[in-house]
Amino acid sequence: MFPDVSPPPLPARRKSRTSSTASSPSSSYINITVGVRVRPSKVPSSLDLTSFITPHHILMPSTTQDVSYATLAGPVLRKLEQGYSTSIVAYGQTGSGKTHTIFGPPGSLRSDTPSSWGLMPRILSELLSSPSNTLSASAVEVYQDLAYDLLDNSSPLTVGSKGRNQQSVTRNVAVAGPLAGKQGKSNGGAHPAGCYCCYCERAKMAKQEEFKRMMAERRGEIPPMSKGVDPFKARKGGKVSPNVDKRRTSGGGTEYATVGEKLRSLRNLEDVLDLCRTVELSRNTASHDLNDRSSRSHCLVSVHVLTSEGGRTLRTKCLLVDLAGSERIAKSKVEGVRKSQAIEINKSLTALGRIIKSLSARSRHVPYRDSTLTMLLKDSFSGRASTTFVVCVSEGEEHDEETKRSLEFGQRLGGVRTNAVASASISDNSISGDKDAIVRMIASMKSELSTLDAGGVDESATNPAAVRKFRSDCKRLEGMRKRIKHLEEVAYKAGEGRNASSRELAELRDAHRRLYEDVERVKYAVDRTTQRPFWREPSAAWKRKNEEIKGLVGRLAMLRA
Ligand SMILES: Nc1ncnc2c1ncn2[C@@H]1O[C@H](COP(=O)(O)OP(=O)(O)OP(=O)(O)O)[C@@H](O)[C@H]1O
Repeated sequence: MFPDVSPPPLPARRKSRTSSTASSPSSSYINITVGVRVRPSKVPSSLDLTSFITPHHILMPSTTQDVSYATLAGPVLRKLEQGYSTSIVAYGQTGSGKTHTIFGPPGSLRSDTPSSWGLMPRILSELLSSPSNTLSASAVEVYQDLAYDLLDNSSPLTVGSKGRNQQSVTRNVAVAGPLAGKQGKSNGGAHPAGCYCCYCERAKMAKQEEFKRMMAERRGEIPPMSKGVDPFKARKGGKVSPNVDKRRTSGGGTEYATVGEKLRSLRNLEDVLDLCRTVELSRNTASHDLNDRSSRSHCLVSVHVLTSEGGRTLRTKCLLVDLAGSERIAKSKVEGVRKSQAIEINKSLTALGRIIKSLSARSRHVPYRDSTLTMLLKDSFSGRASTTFVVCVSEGEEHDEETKRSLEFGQRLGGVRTNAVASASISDNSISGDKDAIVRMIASMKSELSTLDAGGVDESATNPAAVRKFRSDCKRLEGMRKRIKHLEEVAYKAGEGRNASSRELAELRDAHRRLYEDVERVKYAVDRTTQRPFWREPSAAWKRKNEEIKGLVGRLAMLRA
């Protein structure tokens, strides 16, 4: 049986978040905190938890969401108050309760069911309850080792060398018929070498664009790129830095790291619940033998907290991660697409396991770049964060094998130390000075942007009727997206949870997918009569400038909200 360990009470919140310690950065090596949460089952297990691990917290099957929050989130909120960036990561076998712990049970993200909420809505509403805090959040999904922005209609993001090119290949290219199984150099090896299809042409153009940019950078004609093509290759003192676009605060500390995803500001409880629902609904889910609403992707929500008190300002970040669950395919009995999803999930979790192994063995090389997930989690391990892992296990005897593995993983985690550094707080004067400077900078960058090549439909490349049709298709696509979002919300509020899919919703999703594929195909098609591509990608300079503007606008929104 599992031992009964009663959780500690929720630590008292400090009165002031901007303390003297917060105004000067302090650093300390701290171990990753490991909590184990046991999901109830009809057939209890005979496994003894303590023989594997000495976790900091054990949450028994009878533990309520209130107690889980008090135990796991209390220390995290205290660390945030002290100026540390924090991470909470839920890990475990499929169906063991990770989503339940982070978000809550299906259909619970409503204002009238606060007792069922998971850690995320509770932490966010707790942070919002302080009038000196300003919050904004972003959400990234890692699906099949590629990143998508959950707050921007799942648009593709570039992380390391894994980016838009691969995403377009994965999503749009179905290699069938005579091409099936053939390996070539074009299009990531999906098509034979020398293929002239629109996807291969597009991949070639992207490569040429990248080569031109690299040469211009070497000649010193443009500044080194910090983001867009490979943000991990931004150079620092001659070494390749694996850090994602790190923005600097006026105080000199790192503000936050992003991969270009959208930031949404959170002003009230409705915004918080809307964010949680959007993230939960937009994720890839599927049903299998072990969980009828299994998450097929990893989800990372970053919450940026700006605290202004007594003329000082402090910036911190809280990262909440709901990992996809590891699964034995023989047990979940998945096939086809779900099987390949499971293989990818297991691969990325294996990469995470390698990171933990290297860190606990204090190896000099830690293979963060092995997967998108590990690149995005780098700051939680080697960065300046204080990290908590919730290892979720299922109590049933049939899960003993997976439970043992999860607990062994937790044991290794317990030996990993991070170098947590508290952010320096900065005075409000410098922030307001920043605001004006940022507004001026945005205006001048926008006028520069208008002089650069923004790409888009090349009207001279094809006939006006085709351009009109393309534009109306894009408009229809946008309308469909809005309608899908609305129907998902309605179904969710009706309490049907993430699986809710009315007939209209299913048909609409299908029509949306087909139209999206059509639009993408037309975009990159070469017009037969003019032999010119229909769509021109924006120039590398335009993309870079646009990303910089987006970053500044997000920063300004945080300062103003
Ligand atoms: N501690 C708990 N108490 C009650 N029900 C729970 C608990 N943990 C999980 N459940 C329920 O078990 C089911 C599966 O949980 P959940 O979807 O959170 O698993 P998961 O680990 O996220 O799975 P996957 O990795 O496949 O997404 C849900 O219906 C959830 O509400």
